[in-house]
Amino acid sequence: MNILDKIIVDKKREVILKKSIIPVSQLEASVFFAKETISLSQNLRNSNSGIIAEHKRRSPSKSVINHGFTVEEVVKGYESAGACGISVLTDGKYFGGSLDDLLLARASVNIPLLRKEFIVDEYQILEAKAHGADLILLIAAVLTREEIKLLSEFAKSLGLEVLLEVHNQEELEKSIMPTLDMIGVNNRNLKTFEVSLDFSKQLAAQIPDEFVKVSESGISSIEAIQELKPYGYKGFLIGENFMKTDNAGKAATEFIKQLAL
Ligand SMILES: O=P(O)(O)OC[C@@H](O)[C@@H](O)c1c[nH]c2ccccc12
Repeated sequence: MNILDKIIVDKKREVILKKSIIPVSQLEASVFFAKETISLSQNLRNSNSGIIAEHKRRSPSKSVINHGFTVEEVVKGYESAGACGISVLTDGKYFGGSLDDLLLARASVNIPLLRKEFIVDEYQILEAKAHGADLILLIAAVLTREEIKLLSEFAKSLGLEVLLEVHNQEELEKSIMPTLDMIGVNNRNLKTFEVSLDFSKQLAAQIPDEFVKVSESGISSIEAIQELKPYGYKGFLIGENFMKTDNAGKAATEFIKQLAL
């Protein structure tokens, strides 16, 4: 079994357990259910930098270690750097994240927050909303077209935006539907961990214009972004490059400053 399949098996079990102890009514009682969400897709359309900065402690492909900084320090740093939005990894087992991280991020910043998670069930979308997320990620590699449709419709009904992640043409063709806001091409193959910006370049032309294009993973230089922009990318999701430094906010600040030059 590849790592992605393993993550999904674990995730489905986790969701069943969580459902059995925290009822939906408790999630719906969160103050964030009454709060309007903020649009990442609009921010990206209006931005020159397009940076979505990620809070990521570690990953199965690399034990990225965040140097003991708090979620608050990291996300406030990202916000003041001028990031368009922040992605918060909430998977515990493989990425060392949690829903608490999302909540702490929500309490610290006012820019759009993505719940970065392996979503397989509507319940996780309710959790995302209850912990202050503005948008969710759906990963085409682990969902059927029908699941993408139901989950994205559900997210939209809660006012959340949807970033759909693909890695190849087949996943893209299967997924295109009006309930998506942004389409992200993951430069990292989640099954083999191979990383190449060529994945973004190859798929760009097939993504219809009504979706904001996002390039995800393996972006570590200004040049990479300059290479990707002519393909129509408006968003750039960056984790490791910032989190591996001893000050993620400062690294993001310098990066975004250089981009503007
Ligand atoms: O740390 P990087 O290489 O900059 O990548 C960030 C982000 O794209 C990556 O964490 C990611 C993209 N899609 C995912 C799906 C699940 C978990 C993580 C991810």
